[in-house]
Amino acid sequence: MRFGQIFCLFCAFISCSLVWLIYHSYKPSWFSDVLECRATVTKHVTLDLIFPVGVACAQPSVHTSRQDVSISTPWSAPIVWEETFDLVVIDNIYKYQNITVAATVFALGKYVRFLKDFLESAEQHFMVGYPVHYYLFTDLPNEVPEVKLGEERQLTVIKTPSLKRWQEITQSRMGMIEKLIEEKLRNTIDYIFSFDVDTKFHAHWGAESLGDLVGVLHPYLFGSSRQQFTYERRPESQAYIPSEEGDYYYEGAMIGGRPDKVYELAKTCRMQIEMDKDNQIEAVWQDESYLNKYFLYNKPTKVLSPEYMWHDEIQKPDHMKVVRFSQVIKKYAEIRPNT
Ligand SMILES: CC(=O)N[C@H]1[C@@H](OP(=O)(O)OP(=O)(O)OC[C@H]2O[C@@H](n3ccc(=O)[nH]c3=O)[C@H](O)[C@@H]2O)O[C@H](CO)[C@H](O)[C@@H]1O
Ligand SMILES: [Mn+2]
Repeated sequence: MRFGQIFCLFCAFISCSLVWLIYHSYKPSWFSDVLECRATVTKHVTLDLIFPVGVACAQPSVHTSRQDVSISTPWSAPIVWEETFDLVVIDNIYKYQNITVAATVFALGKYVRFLKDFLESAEQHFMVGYPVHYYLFTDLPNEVPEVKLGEERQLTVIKTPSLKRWQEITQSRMGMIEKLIEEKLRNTIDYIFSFDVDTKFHAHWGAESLGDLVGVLHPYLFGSSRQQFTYERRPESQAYIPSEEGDYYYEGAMIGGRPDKVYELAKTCRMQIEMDKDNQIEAVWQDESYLNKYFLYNKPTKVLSPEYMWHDEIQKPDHMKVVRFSQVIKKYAEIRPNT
């Protein structure tokens, strides 16, 4: 063999070895990203709404199913009310996708007293028939009650440092959700919900609530004008919304969606909370204010009606055919670490 050929062969050998080395042992970040990306695509369920052949279900009406309430936002996201969905159809779509759902809940200090009712009622009504993994953040792991969980349902307790101010506790949830998704959930679950713990499920909350980014309407401010919404109105705050803007007032006690979407939401709110803290400002309704700002400029793809977030002290108007979930009545002075 001539010298030139030997040299070419040598170069080819060195190049192949280099590629092999980079791929198998060194794995720089862009390589891992490519690999992770592949893993994400294969692990996640299809976004197509596949319906099994031969399942009988009622024919959908071409007329609106509810005359008394709006069932769609101006950006065409559904607003979910009783009588706007058919569970036979919904469950036939999502059961076959083998979805897994994470639910985060935070119980620090005296709020551990709400855990029993929250978990027991969730076992009766929340995503029944679907695998659910609760992630419970608490500074008092020994006080977590024993609750019998159904098949394919599990609970992980995450020890969390205590905080002195309730405002910081409620706001700190955004950062904890962000971290949990980043470190654990991003590629292992399909949907995530986060709930206030001083709550109780009363009736079905199922797969009709699933969406890429899900918010819930506040029962007190449902039907109010945007000027009446209790948005943050100080321009110095990152949560600021001008009086001529605003769609709905969303309640801070629930957020949901696909993990990547909820991650972006939590991260953005956490960063804005930190920026305000650096400037010695705290939004009027803490995390709820940042959430409302986020949803104004990143529209939720599904909006849950107040059926999914009632307050025990409000009387039920006629358009509320069912209360699925509610905030229980509590004595703030008795349970919060500060006033
Ligand atoms: C129903 C509703 O609108 N809820 C929102 C509202 O007030 P809430 O009065 O519902 O706030 P809250 O006192 O329930 O606090 C929110 C959550 O933080 C956790 N927590 C709070 C204090 C504490 O000592 N230990 C503890 O674990 C717990 O999970 C609780 O459910 O406004 C808050 C911010 O001001 C949050 O946006 C709430 O989601
Ligand atoms: Mn609450």
